[in-house]
Amino acid sequence: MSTVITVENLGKKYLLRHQSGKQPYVALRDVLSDGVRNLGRKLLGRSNATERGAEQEEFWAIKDVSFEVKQGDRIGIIGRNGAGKSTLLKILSRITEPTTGSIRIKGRVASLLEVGTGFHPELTGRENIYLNGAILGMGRAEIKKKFDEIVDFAEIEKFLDTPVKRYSSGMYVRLAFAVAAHLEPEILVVDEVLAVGDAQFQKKCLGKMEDVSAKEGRTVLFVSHNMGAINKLCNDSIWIHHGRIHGFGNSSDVIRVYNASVAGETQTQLPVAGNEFAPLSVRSLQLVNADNVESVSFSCDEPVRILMSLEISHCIPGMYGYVEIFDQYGETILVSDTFDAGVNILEQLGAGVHDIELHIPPRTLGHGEYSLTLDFSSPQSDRTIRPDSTSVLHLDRVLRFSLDDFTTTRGNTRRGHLSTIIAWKTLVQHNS
Ligand SMILES: Nc1ncnc2c1ncn2[C@@H]1O[C@H](COP(=O)(O)OP(=O)(O)OP(=O)(O)O)[C@@H](O)[C@H]1O
Repeated sequence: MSTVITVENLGKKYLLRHQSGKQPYVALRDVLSDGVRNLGRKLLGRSNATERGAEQEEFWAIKDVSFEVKQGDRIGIIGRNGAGKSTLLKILSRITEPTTGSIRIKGRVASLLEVGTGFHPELTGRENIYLNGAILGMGRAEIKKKFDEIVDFAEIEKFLDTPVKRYSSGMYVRLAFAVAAHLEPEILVVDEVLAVGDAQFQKKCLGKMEDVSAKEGRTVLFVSHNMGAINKLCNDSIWIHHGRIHGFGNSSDVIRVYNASVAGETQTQLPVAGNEFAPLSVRSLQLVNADNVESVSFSCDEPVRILMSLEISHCIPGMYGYVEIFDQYGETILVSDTFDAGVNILEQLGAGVHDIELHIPPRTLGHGEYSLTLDFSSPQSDRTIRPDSTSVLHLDRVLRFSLDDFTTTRGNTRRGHLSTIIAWKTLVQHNS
């Protein structure tokens, strides 16, 4: 297959301004010390420019990035928050100019980046479809042929003649994805925005991306924090760490090493900052074993105990909590909520600090690496805290841990998501 994207020594530098506090007056002493500091920087060849009260610092969002992508490849781009993933996609989509290096792209690129880019807010959904097609260099007749498919996929028929500025973020993303995927670009670039849509729509989009690549030979670049989705969709993945490529290869290999590295950075006990407006805050959250010892690695034969200290300032009726446990590919393995005890235990707690234990019995989860998300939601939550959801506190993948199964089957580690030992019994012996 031919190379469709070539990136060489790409870098993007931003200038960050730090305000170093208000200066009520400028003393001669300050002028002299600034002068000496600036002279010292010039002599040392450092590029920080200092003004009174403000300082500029160079910051490389991505640096020395080089790679090639072949036609029909589906490439995942992974990395921690702020690693530089979106910056890379913006440069590839020609939204941002690189500071150094070059990119060569064969073919038209359609991108779905942050919500709010790509569409004209005053124009209707219908008008934006035509506008985007024209930007991609398609004729009116060509766009018309694709129009119904786009509308069907996005499921927004009723709102086609409404200006997109009135769309919810979910509707906006539906239309934006449908446009990008159906207008037959050679290269489709999709950032995390899909997470705005509901789970079913996300699944539909992943299926569509797979189709445009496998059936139509188009190239897909996909940024996501959902390792399950990346692993399913992308043959190869690029791991970006502090703006540089840290790994590039087969997706499941890159994801495995990335997850191991993230797990190494995560503490078992996490003091979680409270939001002063939130009805509750998590003071601490930790994993301990049967002996009350903090741990991130457990045997399948021991319980995994999740201990949290929860501070409730005021109860919202109907408020509940849940934990969700994911495997190393981001697939949900287990969800447990505060109704599991038969009643919603959260509603029975008054204001104050409460220590709570969640006990996962031995021989529940199988050998593997896991992460845990904690969420507290309320149907009547104050939408000013999180306007887009009913969640009043959401701690995404806040703890990571692993389980080892030392019982073996045929000399190998037992595979699978469960470590339950199943009873095998001979009931009757039939003599022939
Ligand atoms: N316009 C800008 N000016 C200054 N700094 C910026 C600008 N855009 C991005 N950055 C910084 O560049 C770094 C990389 O940002 P980028 O959005 O590319 O990261 P990311 O990997 O996509 O993160 P996330 O997963 O959180 O979306 C961050 O530290 C960010 O603060």
